[in-house]
Amino acid sequence: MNIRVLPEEVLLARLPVYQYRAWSRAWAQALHELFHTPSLAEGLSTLALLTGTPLDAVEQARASARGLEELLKELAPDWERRAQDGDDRCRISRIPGGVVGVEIPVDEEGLRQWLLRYKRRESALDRFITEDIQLLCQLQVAIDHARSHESVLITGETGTGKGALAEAIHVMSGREGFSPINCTAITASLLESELFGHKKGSFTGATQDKEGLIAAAENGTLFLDEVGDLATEVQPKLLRVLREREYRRVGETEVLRTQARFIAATNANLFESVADGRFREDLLQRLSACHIELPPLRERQDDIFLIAEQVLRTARHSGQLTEPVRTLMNRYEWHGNVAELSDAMRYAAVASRGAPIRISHLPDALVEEAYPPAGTASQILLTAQVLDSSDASKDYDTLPESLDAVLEEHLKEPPPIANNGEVDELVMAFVQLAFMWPGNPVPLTQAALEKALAQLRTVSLLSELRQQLSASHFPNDIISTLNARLGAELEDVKGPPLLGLAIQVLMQLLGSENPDDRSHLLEWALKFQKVVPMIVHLAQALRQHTEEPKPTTVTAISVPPTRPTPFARVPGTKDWLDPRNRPVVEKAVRATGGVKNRAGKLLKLNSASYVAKVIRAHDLETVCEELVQASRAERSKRTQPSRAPRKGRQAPTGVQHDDAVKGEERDEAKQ
Ligand SMILES: Nc1ncnc2c1ncn2[C@@H]1O[C@H](COP(=O)(O)OP(=O)(O)OP(=O)(O)O)[C@@H](O)[C@H]1O
Repeated sequence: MNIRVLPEEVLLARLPVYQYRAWSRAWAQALHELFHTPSLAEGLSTLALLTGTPLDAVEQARASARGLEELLKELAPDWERRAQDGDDRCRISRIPGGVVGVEIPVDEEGLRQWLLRYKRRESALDRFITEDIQLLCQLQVAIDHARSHESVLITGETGTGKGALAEAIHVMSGREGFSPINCTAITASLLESELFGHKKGSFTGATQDKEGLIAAAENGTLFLDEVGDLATEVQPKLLRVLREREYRRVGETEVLRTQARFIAATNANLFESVADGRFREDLLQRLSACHIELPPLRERQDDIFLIAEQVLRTARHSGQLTEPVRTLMNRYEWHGNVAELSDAMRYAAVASRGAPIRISHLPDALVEEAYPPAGTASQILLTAQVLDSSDASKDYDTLPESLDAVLEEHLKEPPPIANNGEVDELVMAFVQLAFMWPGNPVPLTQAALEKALAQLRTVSLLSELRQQLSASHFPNDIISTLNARLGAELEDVKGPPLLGLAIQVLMQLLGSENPDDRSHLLEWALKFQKVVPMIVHLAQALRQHTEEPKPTTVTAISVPPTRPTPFARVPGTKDWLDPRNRPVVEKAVRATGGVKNRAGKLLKLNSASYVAKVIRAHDLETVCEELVQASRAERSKRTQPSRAPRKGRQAPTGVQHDDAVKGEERDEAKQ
């Protein structure tokens, strides 16, 4: 088999341009090390990395090869075998003339590793935390051009590190002084005088001769920040400096020469500015002898966490982020890039006081943008994401807190479900919630569904989903995929996980028309003491705002037109779960000294489900029952001959209303 060194156009077809550039740089270096310098080991490992070939195979091939041609011939059979085995890094190609050859494999991960190694050699770049191949490729360009004399243009959104990179390039260049100037901050005439200097008396206020920054940076670097805002009057003068290395101080005729190195940065699109006539094309060309484009943070998802954890550690925090925070950080756009991320993490480090970072520790603006408090659907989604947090569902004590933070922030005033559009949105939210797909809405394609289903392990959820996804909303192939998956799941029942149950309960509470169904589900749900009560709480909150009869046209979820069954209908729990019995229940809980603190804390949260949770967790059912019975007896004794129960204010059977409880408390106080 013949081998082929990849011609440029082949590489370009296989790699994006920026990677192609880095690959050929690495390849050239590897060959140099293999055949021209004594650093054989480096060359061998680079070749192994770039081609995804085991190091020992490369070593063996190199041992018997005298040149590149021979080395590649030795390696070709191995690459050919890989190509036949379906390794898509290796390809067999037909060369015109009927010759068949094997191309050099291109291993992107290997290239990334090489770039990381390359970056680590430059301590000036240590402050750049990244494992992103796109940024690493840009840093490689910076390293390679740092020691040259040519101008560098760094572009990228605000906060991507343009200023930091300019400084790093200066350090790597070994030049003397670094003189930065922000071209936006000052007027054209002042900028001119700052850059070129001026002669005493050349304008009002020029009380003495002044040397400009260009002169100061004679053996150093002049950094023109925000160069896109450079005043048009100054542009031709700067062009002259770059082109002819000549300039004149303001108010002077003598021509001065300079050897300063220029680095410019901007977050503006200079090509657009050229088209609009705001920036000179020839100046842009001169400035961008070497152009480095820094990618925005949202395109470097892995870097978000690397940087966040580093910033947190610097702020003496463990660097731990809860899953909901990770989800939020992934879906947030980070318009201010690394600078914004660093600020947010420093804030969170203080707010969390050393605890793992939760959503409530992040700056408000960030949370609001990531989760706009829009409609019910987005609230459910948010809750889904919180529930998706593995650490939350494991930790009994912290779960209510994390959910509560979310509920507090987003359920203060849950908007009613007002129209069909919102109901549809809600169904969509259910789908996403069920898929536990963090981040942005999932386009429900067959492929997406299958990928999502691969993450699901819940029979009950799947079955519920199948019900919810009526054929009118989703294409048949999606429904049949779901059915097939359900069948497969049913064969492998291991007990549905809590989350699935919770979601099902929520769906049922909102969707079922049959009150018995709801009671049954509630009872079932209440067996789970960690997640479910919170879901019930959420469902309750939502329910309170869906009391109005729904328009008959609503088909996506049939919202029951009547008032929902109260909690108290749940057999065995009705008395102590009824919110009107709260005072009695609270009393019962407080009466048990051992649980005072925790119960007190939970009770403050003002939710029947919390109370239920406390009661269950501490086996207080009997105490509660007794108290309820006692107060019921007391009440009937008091009301019997003289007072008939007032209409409309009577609690369900066996339930005591506030007046009676208050009366009871007053009696106690008197005694
Ligand atoms: N990859 C990175 N890893 C760690 N810190 C980074 C990274 N990129 C940038 N930073 C840090 O982010 C901060 C902002 O960077 P810098 O001020 O250089 O951005 P900029 O693009 O010049 O912003 P602006 O356009 O607003 O001037 C700096 O503290 C810098 O060290």
